[in-house]
Order: sequence, then structure tokens, then C-alpha cells
Amino acid sequence: MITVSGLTKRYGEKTVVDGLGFLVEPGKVTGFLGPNGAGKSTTMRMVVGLDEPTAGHALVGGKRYAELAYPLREVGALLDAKALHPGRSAGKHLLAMARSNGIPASRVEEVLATVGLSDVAGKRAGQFSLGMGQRLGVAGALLGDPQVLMFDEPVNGLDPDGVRWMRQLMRSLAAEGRTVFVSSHLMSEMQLTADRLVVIGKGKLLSDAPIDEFIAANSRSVVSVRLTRRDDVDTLAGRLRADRIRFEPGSENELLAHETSVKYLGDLAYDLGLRLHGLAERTASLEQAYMELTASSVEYGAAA
Ligand SMILES: Nc1ncnc2c1ncn2[C@@H]1O[C@H](COP(=O)(O)OP(=O)(O)OP(=O)(O)O)[C@@H](O)[C@H]1O
Repeated sequence: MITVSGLTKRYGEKTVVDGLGFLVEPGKVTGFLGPNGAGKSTTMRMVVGLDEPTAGHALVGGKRYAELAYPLREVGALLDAKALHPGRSAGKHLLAMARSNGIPASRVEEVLATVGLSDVAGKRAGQFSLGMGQRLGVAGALLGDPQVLMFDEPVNGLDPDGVRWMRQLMRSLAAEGRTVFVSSHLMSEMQLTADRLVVIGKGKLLSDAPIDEFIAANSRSVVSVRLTRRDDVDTLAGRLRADRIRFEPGSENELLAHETSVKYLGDLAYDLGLRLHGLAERTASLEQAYMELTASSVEYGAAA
């Protein structure tokens, strides 16, 4: 469990994390979503004691990171995959981490196998591709067999196989009952991986909900009605106006109606004797809903 409460970080005049509070629970993948610069990395760095909060706290299993006797056995983190000693081999890098945390050396081979790097254990980390570096970072996070895992933008720069592997890994870690906290700036990625979503913008909490609740609350559907004649479009439009149903024109001879159903519009068209060439519900993409939710918090958005 990760407990974040009143968490605040200021750099000079700028508040980059602003009174954040949420729980990251075991047995689930919790997605941490927000536009670039929202404060995700800073929050994660405070969880593992790399940055000191200005106010509030971030606890792992109820303790501050500094209070953990063997931190790597409690929380594993992939924060910056490039933060490796380039001249050191993957195996030696992990061995050094294991030694300083009282972790048996035998774990090194186990985690290298888990991440598929056994064959390159002797290769220097500086020669690793981005994907291999990410895998090595994951191996480091798993080394102490911790109950809590944190990944900052883990699929960045990975090829499709790597992305799929990373998703499956996160899902299986959660299925083992571990706490998995993963950041991303892509809604589409989170939709495929997360059980719960914590969304932030400009350091503030925007939403904290199970993913299906987030989807239900944020995705609006429209019903597309395609008619065959301009007159019929006008007839239907007049009726929708009278019934106070919000709509807008779609493509040619099409109307898009909000907060209604296929059944209602099908019956209405039948009653009005209108010939239809199409009637379908369309769900606005979750990506769109997320962009709208965070629109006012995008730090460097395109000028309007
Ligand atoms: N050491 C620092 N000194 C000053 N400002 C900082 C420092 N570290 C981060 N910031 C600022 O804090 C804000 C939040 O940065 P952070 O990296 O936490 O965001 P993020 O949500 O992880 O974004 P990204 O998706 O781009 O990684 C940014 O505006 C950044 O410039």
C-alpha cells in the first residue's frame, strides 16, 4: 500500500505537487495519469525518498522510505532507466544492489531470467538498447521481491513486443497481490492496464476512481441517425428540438443526438415515417474525455 496525504512540493515560487492525497492498494494496477509536467515523477520520487516533500507525506506500508531497513525489499521502482553505471555489466549492477540490501545473490539470476536478459548478463549496461535498459530497470525493481512496485512511464520507447510484455508483467504482479503504481501520459495505455486511475494536472488531484467508473463518468455517447433526404433531416431536427434533445449535424443527411438511445430514435423515426440508412451509437473516445479533463492543466499546450 502507498499512502499519499497532503503531499506538496515547491521549487521556489512554483508548486509542482499541490496537496495530493490518494491510496494505492494491493492486488491492483493503479494508473497515475497526467499531462507532461503534471508532477507524476516528482510524486513518485517523493515516495522513494529521492525528493523531500515541502509538506504532507508519501508512505510505503505505513512508513516513510527513510524508515525502511531494507527499502528494496519493500518497494521496487523503475524511475529513470538511464540512471545506470554504463561501464558495469547488468549482472554486476544487480549484484551491487542486492549486496547493499541484504538480498541473496541468487536473486540476480532469477530476475534476469524474469525480464529476459539472462543471455546478456555480462554485457555492459552502456551498450544496452532503450528496451534492454527498461528491462534491466525492471529487474532492479523486482530484485528484493517487494510487495510495492512503482514504474514511471515504463513503456516509453519500447517496441510493441516490449509494450505487451510490460503490460503482462504489471498485470501478473498485481494478480500476485502486489501494489502496482504506474505512470503514463497516455489514456489509451492506462485503459489496457489499470484497474484504478489517479489523474492529476498541475500537481492537483483531478480524479481518483476505478477505471470503469472513470469511463462511465467521462465517456459520452452520441446516437448517429442517417436519413436519406434533406426534408427528413429537417423533420427529425424539428421533433428533437420540440423534445428538447440536444443534437448537432453530422455528415451529409446525418444527425448526432446526445443523451438519448438507439431505441428512442428508432421508434421516433418509425412514428414519423422516416426512412433510415443508418442508426448507431458511437462512444466518444476516452482519450477525448481525458484531454478535456486535463485541458486546463496542460503546462505547454498549443496556443489557441
Ligand atoms: N528539481 C527541479 N527543480 C525545479 N523544477 C522542477 C524540478 N523537478 C521537476 N520540476 C518541475 O516540476 C514540474 C513537474 O515535473 P514532473 O517531472 O514531476 O512531471 P511529470 O508529470 O512526471 O511529467 P512528464 O510526463 O513530463 O515526466 C515540471 O514543471 C518540472 O519542470
